[in-house]
Amino acid sequence: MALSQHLSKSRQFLAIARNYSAAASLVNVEVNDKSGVAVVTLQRPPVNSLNLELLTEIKQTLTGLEKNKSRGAIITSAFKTFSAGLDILEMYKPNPDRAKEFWTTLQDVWISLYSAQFPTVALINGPAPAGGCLLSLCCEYRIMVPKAVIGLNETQLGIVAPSWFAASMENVIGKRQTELALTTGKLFTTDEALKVGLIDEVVQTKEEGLEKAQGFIGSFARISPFARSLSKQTVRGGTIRSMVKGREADLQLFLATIQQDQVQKGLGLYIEALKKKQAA
Ligand SMILES: CCCCCCCC/C=C\C=C\CC(=O)SCCNC(=O)CCNC(=O)[C@H](O)C(C)(C)COP(=O)(O)OP(=O)(O)OC[C@H]1O[C@@H](n2cnc3c(N)ncnc32)[C@H](O)[C@@H]1OP(=O)(O)O
Repeated sequence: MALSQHLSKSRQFLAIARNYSAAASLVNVEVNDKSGVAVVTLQRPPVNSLNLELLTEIKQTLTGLEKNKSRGAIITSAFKTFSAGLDILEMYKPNPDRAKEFWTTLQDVWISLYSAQFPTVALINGPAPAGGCLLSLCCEYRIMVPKAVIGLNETQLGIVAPSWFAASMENVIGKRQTELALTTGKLFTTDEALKVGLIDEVVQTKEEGLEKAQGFIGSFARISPFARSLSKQTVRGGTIRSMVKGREADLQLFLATIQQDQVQKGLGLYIEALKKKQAA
């Protein structure tokens, strides 16, 4: 499709996305007029913790971008935190039906983002623990600001990162570093993350990050989108197939895990600690 035609379609999507954002407003989508790249900004205050509603909007946004053959997407945050990960309140004293929908939607978001045909960049403009890190690991390129942290810190909450969380990290930094990171629940500083390859670039500001992200996506301008996306599928296909095959068992494991007394106690203490931190 010619770029002018494509941009006209993108503008139509932008109009739809703007209307949608106005109605629901947890995700804002802006399509760059020149490049056709969408900037997807998460905006659930205060820390973009991923609850059912935010995950649902992310899922709908990704579906819209895929349908409109997006040129690329940059995922970032409207706040000083990229994402605080899964909303702990979705797992603490959960309603079983909602918990089921919550986890299924998280799985859907992972599948859509991990297998997106268009190029994806995470512009990590603040802390990205656990589910926040997972979101960025689904992208093809990660750009981060200084003085932030990123990692799968689930063990610090007394829970275990599911196998597809671990695989997402392993595919980026390798088995050895993933094992060390997961067993300790490590949150990497920006410098540590760069050193281990968990992120690709450090920028001083979000604006600089947006430019770099556009540059990364622009680097595919002369590559056939078909060849690009099939190559991505070749590399990621095994991880995706294994997640999809195991998703029902994974859901049951999640539901059983969060019902355990010990896990509930741990989550309760963690929530208390977060609240005390704010009061201090
Ligand atoms: C063998 C396989 C087994 C498989 C079993 C499956 C089981 C796996 C299950 C779950 C996996 C979960 C993954 C997750 O993502 S869990 C979430 C982990 N997240 C964190 O640990 C981050 C916690 N938050 C922070 O560290 C900070 O908030 C930070 C993001 C650094 C931002 O700091 P700051 O700007 O100082 O903001 P505050 O800490 O003051 O927080 C502001 C308010 O937001 C609330 N908050 C923060 N994080 C969360 C969260 N994740 N969920 C819900 N609420 C959160 C915080 O309590 C403050 O609230 P309030 O204003 O009411 O006091």
